[in-house]
Amino acid sequence: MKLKTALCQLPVKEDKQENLNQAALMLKAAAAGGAHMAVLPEMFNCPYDIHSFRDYAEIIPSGETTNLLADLARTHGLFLVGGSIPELDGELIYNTSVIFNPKGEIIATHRKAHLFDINVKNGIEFTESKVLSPGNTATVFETPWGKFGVEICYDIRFPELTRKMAKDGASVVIVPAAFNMTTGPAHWELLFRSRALDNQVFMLGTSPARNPQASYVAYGHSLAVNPWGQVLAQLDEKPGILIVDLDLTQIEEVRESLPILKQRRDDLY
Ligand SMILES: NC(=O)CCC(=O)C(=O)O
Repeated sequence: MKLKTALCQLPVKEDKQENLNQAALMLKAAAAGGAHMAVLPEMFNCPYDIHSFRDYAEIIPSGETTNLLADLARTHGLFLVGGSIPELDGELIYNTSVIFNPKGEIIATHRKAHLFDINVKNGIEFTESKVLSPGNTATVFETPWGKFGVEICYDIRFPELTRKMAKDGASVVIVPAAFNMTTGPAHWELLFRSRALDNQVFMLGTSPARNPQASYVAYGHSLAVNPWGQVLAQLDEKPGILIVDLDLTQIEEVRESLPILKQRRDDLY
């Protein structure tokens, strides 16, 4: 069974309307390229900056971004993993991904569960938890191609989350993300390949394009990795759409050749 996915690496600027217009253009192009499913990056309507999240936050599902994405999913007949946006819920803000079916209906939401609080000496310091609250669920949703998981950026560093999704039946794990120029070159591809290899799933990562003027410079390099741990395709840092065909029969092939998921010793660990 083949699934054509489109990973939309769009430039994210300060102007929210411009970001939404870019998303609309890329989704139109993704549909024209024959994609069944499209994925946007983390915080695609907002600069990735803790000082911006509250100003750009919207209520889900009634906010303008969610409404637009629902329209675009319906107009183009796409399954759509709507990257993530800052979600306002009462006084709290979450980093939330909304997932739509081709009728424009919401079929799942995921709130980033692991907040990006790091301090790499001479590299990068970022503290999402100053303004964001964490979600509390592992998110797996049904598609005509089987179960898919969604996690947001830093979530990928916690192997137990992807393992739980694989145990819950996910065959593809989608990661709207925005790595940076310190950890991106060091860990981006390694993390996607590791999660794919350990769980024998497809891993898809979508980043914003790199904007050297931004306070947080995204690494880019949106990519797709197969269950054998191979990178199927990867963008560079520039805006672009990565259209990739996933052959989902590969999952069974890999799991039959290397039955590691069945050979786990839960009695030991
Ligand atoms: N937006 C994020 O969660 C960034 C994660 C990241 O860059 C990492 O190294 O992890």
